[in-house]
Amino acid sequence: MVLERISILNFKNITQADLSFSANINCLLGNNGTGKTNLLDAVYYLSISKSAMNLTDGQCVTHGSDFFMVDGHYLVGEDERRENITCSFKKGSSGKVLKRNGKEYERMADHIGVLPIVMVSPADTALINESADERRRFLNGFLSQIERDYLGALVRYNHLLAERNKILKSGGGYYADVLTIVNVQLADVAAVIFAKRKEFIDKLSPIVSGYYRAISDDREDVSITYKSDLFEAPLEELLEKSAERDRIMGHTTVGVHRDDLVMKILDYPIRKYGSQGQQKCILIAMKLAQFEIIKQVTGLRAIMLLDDVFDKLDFLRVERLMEIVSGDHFGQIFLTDSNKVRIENIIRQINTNHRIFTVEAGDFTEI
Ligand SMILES: Nc1ncnc2c1ncn2[C@@H]1O[C@H](COP(=O)(O)OP(=O)(O)OP(=O)(O)O)[C@@H](O)[C@H]1O
Repeated sequence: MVLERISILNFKNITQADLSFSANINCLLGNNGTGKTNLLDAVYYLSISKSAMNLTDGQCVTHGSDFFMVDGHYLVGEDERRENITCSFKKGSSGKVLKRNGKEYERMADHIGVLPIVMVSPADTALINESADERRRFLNGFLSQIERDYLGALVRYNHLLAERNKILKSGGGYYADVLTIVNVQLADVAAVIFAKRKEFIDKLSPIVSGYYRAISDDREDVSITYKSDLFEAPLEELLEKSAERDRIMGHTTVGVHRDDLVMKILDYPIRKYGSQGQQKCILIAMKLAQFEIIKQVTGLRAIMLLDDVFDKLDFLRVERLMEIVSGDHFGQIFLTDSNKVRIENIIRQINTNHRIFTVEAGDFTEI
């Protein structure tokens, strides 16, 4: 899948840009705060219909303006089908408008997965250092791109969980009967989420360790495992067992809303024992594995956005990573860096079709 060109108006510090891209490597080169990540975010918007930085639509409008517009022209799949996606937002309106080939989507969720994308960003360290919420967010975002039913199951689970917690808090005479019904419904939908997460992590784990070894030149071994209450028993059984505790606590203490991913290096938790470079490496390996699985499931080569990916990596790892992503197996890559010499070295080394843009105060110039 290739983003051939993009037009941007009033997106963060990019007031106006019309850019054509290489089908292989696109480098954005500039000092801090110039707009490199903002361009990646505009590309991300076209695939996911929201910012990768957890910003609201309104926060993405250039200060002092009242709307933004991002328009992208793609070639998709083996048959190079043309797709045009436009995303626009006007302050004070009821919400953004997303169009595919001129036709407006009724539900944004229908667009997820049409143009798969994978982003590696400095904020990914939250996947290691923050709470399990972050790792579930990663799982959910990823599975929603490749599994049509997943997002629906997740929305239903969260709705039922909120219902159950409300009942637990309120107590009341009708409590037991209503709770039994909600338990059955919650358990059904939890089983779907658990099965999909398990299948996905079983696939992901060996691919992550493969890529990690490739980037680190076979020097270290890493593993990712799935942690869920549902390995013990089906949720209905667990909910029955925890009924008294849940009633006292006033919320549901078992279920897939507590799931986690356990990441280890040489059998020790990477959060405590991994160096910054090793942590970065496993995050990159996870994203490369994400690309791989999207390709297996959809047949599409996701666009890869590599934001500030070289920071903390030693020269060997940078070299290995670029060998991997510039190979035939991968597709279109966008990468940012502030180091011109490093980018020139990389481009010389990989010797593939590329474009380099310098970025200054939201302006892009091809060099
Ligand atoms: N809504 C907005 N309107 C105008 N400017 C904005 C808006 N949101 C963010 N910016 C500006 O965008 C700039 C940040 O751009 P970006 O994150 O793309 O930087 P970068 O080139 O990736 O830098 P770094 O190398 O530090 O990661 C900041 O100067 C910020 O003030």
